[in-house]
Amino acid sequence: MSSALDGVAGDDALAWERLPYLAGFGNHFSSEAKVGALPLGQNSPLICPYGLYAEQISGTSFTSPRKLNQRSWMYRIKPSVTHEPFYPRLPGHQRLISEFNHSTSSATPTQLRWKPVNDPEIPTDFIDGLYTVCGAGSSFLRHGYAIHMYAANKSMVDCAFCNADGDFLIVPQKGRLWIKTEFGRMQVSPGEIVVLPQGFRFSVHLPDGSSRGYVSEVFGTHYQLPDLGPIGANGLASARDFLAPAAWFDSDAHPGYTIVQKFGGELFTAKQDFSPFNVVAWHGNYVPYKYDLSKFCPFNTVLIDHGDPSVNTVLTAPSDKPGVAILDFVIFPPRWLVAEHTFRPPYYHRNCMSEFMGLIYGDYEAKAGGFLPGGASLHSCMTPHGPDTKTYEATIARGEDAGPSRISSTMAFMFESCLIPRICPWGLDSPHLDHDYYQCWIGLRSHFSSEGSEPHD
Ligand SMILES: O=C(O)Cc1cc(O)ccc1O
Ligand SMILES: [Fe+2]
Repeated sequence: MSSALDGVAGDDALAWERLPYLAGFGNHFSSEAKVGALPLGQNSPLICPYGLYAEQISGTSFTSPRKLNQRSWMYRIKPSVTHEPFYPRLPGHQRLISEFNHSTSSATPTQLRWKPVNDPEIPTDFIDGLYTVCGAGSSFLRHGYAIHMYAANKSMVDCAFCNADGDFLIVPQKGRLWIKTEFGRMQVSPGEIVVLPQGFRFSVHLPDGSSRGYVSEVFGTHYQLPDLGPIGANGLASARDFLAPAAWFDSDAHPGYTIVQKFGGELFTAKQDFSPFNVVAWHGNYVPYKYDLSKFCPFNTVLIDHGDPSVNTVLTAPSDKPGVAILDFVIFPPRWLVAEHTFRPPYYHRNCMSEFMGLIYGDYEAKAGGFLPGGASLHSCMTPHGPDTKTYEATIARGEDAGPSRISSTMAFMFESCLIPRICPWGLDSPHLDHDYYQCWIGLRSHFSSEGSEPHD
């Protein structure tokens, strides 16, 4: 082990609570778990310090413009290539999809809502606990996204996952994740998110047992901080609150270590006799990172009308069209509502973008019931939606004189995409699908009066 804090068995809670991190977003970081392990002045010396192997991981093409280019260098005990061949993982895992077409998934404009899933009945690790709900495009064509959810109760042991298809953004809803990566370790609790970019190997330990959450995956693009436009130079998610791991390594023998590689949505395994977490030092700007959503600095209405939710964008994975995202990650955090003579909840709307929502804790401001922590909803391109009847009626009943009110103890989020999602079998066949979802709006009555005097009785 690299230090007394290692606790590689994965159960040393204090060590995981007190892990060191490197702060910043998009930085060119350097980190060494042994002083002098990073070569000086070059990336690939003939002999690296401590006899380490140099290995690059590229997250963008070699020739991507400098401002977009992402790559890192690792100095490791053995290079990643030291493994037996990849074979399809058996038994096959049918629940992950990364090509969205007629044979894998269905189209529907219906408003969809899912109840939270129960804990798995059999021991299930993070990999086996993942299932795809919806998505669009193709990992092979490097364009699109997938939305997965997970429910797991078992830690990964001597096994690492590697997603060759895209970047994972994980939103834990229940249970902490202790994640080993090639760049170091991260504790990620509900209320935090973690991004594991394409190609990084990682292993998930579940210190709290039963765990569940949401995962968005983007193909051919990476998450970045949104422009702030007229907001100015500060606000929303601040670069300094993003945390990358500090170098840490495992030099123990691990006969029978398994790498599970997701490639085109299918899973392959390869055996090796060492841990992939054998990187003694690294540098670069292609890194895993986490972010605590409570650090978000929201901007909102201070006089009239409900602003568009884009004002609460934490991260965006852009398409090639300016202002159009393959996937935005947007949150609805605690905040004050102060607008005057305004319908304060989200407006009724239809959107050319598609909106997948999840709830980490609390209640969502547009739904008085039915949208539960751990549940999800999907309102696709141009599908009408908005506050349910109870929320509408309660808002109107409060009247014009509603003073400042605080939305507290809640954290909902949205994955919003310009690409229309197709729904995977789990999403439509699931017993968790709420077939009565549409009922939440059916009670909205007409208050129309041709006299034009009293809009509501
Ligand atoms: O539909 C939703 O609940 C998400 C949403 C929230 C909001 O405040 C404004 C628009 C919007 O789509
Ligand atoms: Fe919406």
